Amino acid sequence: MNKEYTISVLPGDGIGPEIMLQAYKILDIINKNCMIKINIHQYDIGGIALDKYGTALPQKTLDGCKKSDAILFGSVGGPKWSSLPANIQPERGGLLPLRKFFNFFINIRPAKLYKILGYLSPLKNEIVKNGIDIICVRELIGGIYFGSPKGRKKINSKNFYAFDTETYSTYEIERIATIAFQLASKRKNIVCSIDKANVLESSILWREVVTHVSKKFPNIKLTHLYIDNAIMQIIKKPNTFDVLLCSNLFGDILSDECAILTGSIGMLPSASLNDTLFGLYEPSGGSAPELTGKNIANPIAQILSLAMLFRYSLKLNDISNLIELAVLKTLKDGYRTFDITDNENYITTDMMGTKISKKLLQMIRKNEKNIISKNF
Ligand SMILES: NC(=O)c1ccc[n+]([C@@H]2O[C@H](COP(=O)([O-])OP(=O)(O)OC[C@H]3O[C@@H](n4cnc5c(N)ncnc54)[C@H](O)[C@@H]3O)[C@@H](O)[C@H]2O)c1
Ligand SMILES: CC(C)[C@H](C(=O)O)[C@@H](O)C(=O)O
Ligand SMILES: [Mg+2]
Repeated sequence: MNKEYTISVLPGDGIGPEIMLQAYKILDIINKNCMIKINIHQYDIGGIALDKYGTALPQKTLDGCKKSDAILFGSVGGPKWSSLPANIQPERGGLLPLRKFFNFFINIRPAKLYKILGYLSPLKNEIVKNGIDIICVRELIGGIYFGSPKGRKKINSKNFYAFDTETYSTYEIERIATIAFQLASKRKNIVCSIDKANVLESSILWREVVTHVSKKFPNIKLTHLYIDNAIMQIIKKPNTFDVLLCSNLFGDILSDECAILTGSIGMLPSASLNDTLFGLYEPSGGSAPELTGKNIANPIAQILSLAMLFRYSLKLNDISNLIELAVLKTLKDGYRTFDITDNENYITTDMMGTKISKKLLQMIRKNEKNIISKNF
């Protein structure tokens, strides 16, 4: 009998639903051709959920996610909801509590630029001629995003002060550092930990704990950089980096920087995991309001996020590899969305999804025996 899995799909707002349709095409090909059955349940999250139910994270969505093997997420937020009270907006009322609820403290954001696609990068060819392969390991449920106190106080009729708190415990740093070292040990054995230990107490603890954890991984070369310098060095010498280990805020910023080095944020997937490797998979970018409804957004980050879902949560590495290869081959064939080309010959979101899914189908047909034997 075919093995069955259940995934919760949360398209969300803005370009979310448009790019999610392209991931559905991939799921359809897999369901029809790979001797597995993926049951798909779609739920509302973010602004669309606020409009329908008055909350960005409805109980039904949470209950559905609890029953699934993994979550595939689009994006949330947009101008329609940005003047609502901050704590009920799609981001703070939907995405962040979802991450916290499932204890998704690990966020993995790979930024990979293949050698042959070097021209997609805004960096000079001599810098990227050997490609780029960096993984950003971001702590996702601590730091200034969740620290208390957080709020605003009135000083007088004209003046307020607002405050957020960056907090990290030894335990929180240890667990994310361990993940970064484990990941590096399967790659180039290099970890660069990013902090602001020349100013922030939380960063001083961060650096101490990361250094302590590194003793358990004698083969890994550990360096520390201050965030301001790290931003420069990554642009200057991306190939000297392997795994970046960051707090929640620094990881948010650095992952967007790494994304653009590989061409566009529309190409950068991400995995948010807990210690059981249950995960939420989403593009690193957002709801891109200015692209919404135009059928031009790049669906590749969404499709590669699905590939990560197959790898980490369903443990179906062959399918994951095939999806990644289908994306690469489609790019090699010259197909581009508007964000990764400087000429007018770009294809729509919908066409890019169709091209990648057709490529996947061709590859599955060629590799049929392999896929079946390796996975089952
Ligand atoms: N995970 C999420 O749901 C998530 C992540 C980031 C931002 N957001 C939200 O999205 C909204 C817009 O935020 P923003 O403008 O700062 O960030 P954004 O990531 O939506 O857009 C930043 C830039 O990247 C481009 N871009 C993003 N995705 C693209 C794609 N698939 N193809 C081509 N270009 C793409 C946009 O056009 C824009 O120029 C905000 O409400 C923000 O909070 C949500
Ligand atoms: C939408 C926002 C809350 C989110 C974050 O800051 O984590 C986004 O920017 C991301 O990178 O996933
Ligand atoms: Mg971000």
